[in-house]
Amino acid sequence: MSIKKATIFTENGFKNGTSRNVLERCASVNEYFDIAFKVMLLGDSAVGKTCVLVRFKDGAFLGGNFIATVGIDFRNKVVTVDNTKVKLQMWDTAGQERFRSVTHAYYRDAQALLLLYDITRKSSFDNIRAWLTEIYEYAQKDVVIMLLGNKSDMAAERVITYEEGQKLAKQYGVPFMETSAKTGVNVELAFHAIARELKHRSAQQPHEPKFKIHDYIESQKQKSSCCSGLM
Ligand SMILES: Nc1nc2c(ncn2[C@@H]2O[C@H](COP(=O)(O)OP(=O)(O)OP(=O)(O)O)[C@@H](O)[C@H]2O)c(=O)[nH]1
Repeated sequence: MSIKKATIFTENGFKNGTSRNVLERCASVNEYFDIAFKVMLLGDSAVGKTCVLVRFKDGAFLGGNFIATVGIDFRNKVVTVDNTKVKLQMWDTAGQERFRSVTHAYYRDAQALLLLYDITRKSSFDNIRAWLTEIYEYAQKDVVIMLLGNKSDMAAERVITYEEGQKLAKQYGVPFMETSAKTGVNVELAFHAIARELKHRSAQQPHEPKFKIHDYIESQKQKSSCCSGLM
């Protein structure tokens, strides 16, 4: 297996393997924003974490040979939620077991976690419970968690039904959707729903009704099947 990245960060900066690519990304981070949040992508190796992130950030699909992430990598994107510029700093973690101790150190800084499985690989779905156990151990208590069944374009190879994903998400009380990094289905929606939830939490006034992420996702899913764009 070839290696995708060798970038490992510490809270104080770069630890090793700092590439030019990463420095360039840091330099372009200075886009104006009002508030910023950290979002981590988790899940078994090859479920599509990097591809989902690249689809959201650049609108492209990384097809071809699979190259595993080493350690942790990040990308930024500023999205607008009700006239507020929300910067999402998105951490792409390595799914391989041998990097687990590296990624654990970053959980506590994340305000949201996107937990992915591959709808064509049962083991990646079965491991979701173990991922959630790790999350409860290492992440902040009030972290926003969203379950994503990725590769929804691969209908012929599907082994996990939509209903199974939905049932598991319900058991843990987390929002759920199926995504495809290849076609882009629901990728924007996943990140926008997270941004909206985090923004509402940070600016919540006592008299204001609570933002309901489940309801938002359901309403936008329906809208996106008939119209384009998110609000
Ligand atoms: N058909 C299809 N293939 C996908 C999709 N998402 C990812 N892939 C493919 O799945 C493989 C793994 O994708 P990655 O994004 O590198 O997986 P990862 O979860 O980041 O893997 P690690 O870095 O090892 O944790 C690649 O060959 C991708 O092209 C998708 O939505 N549809």
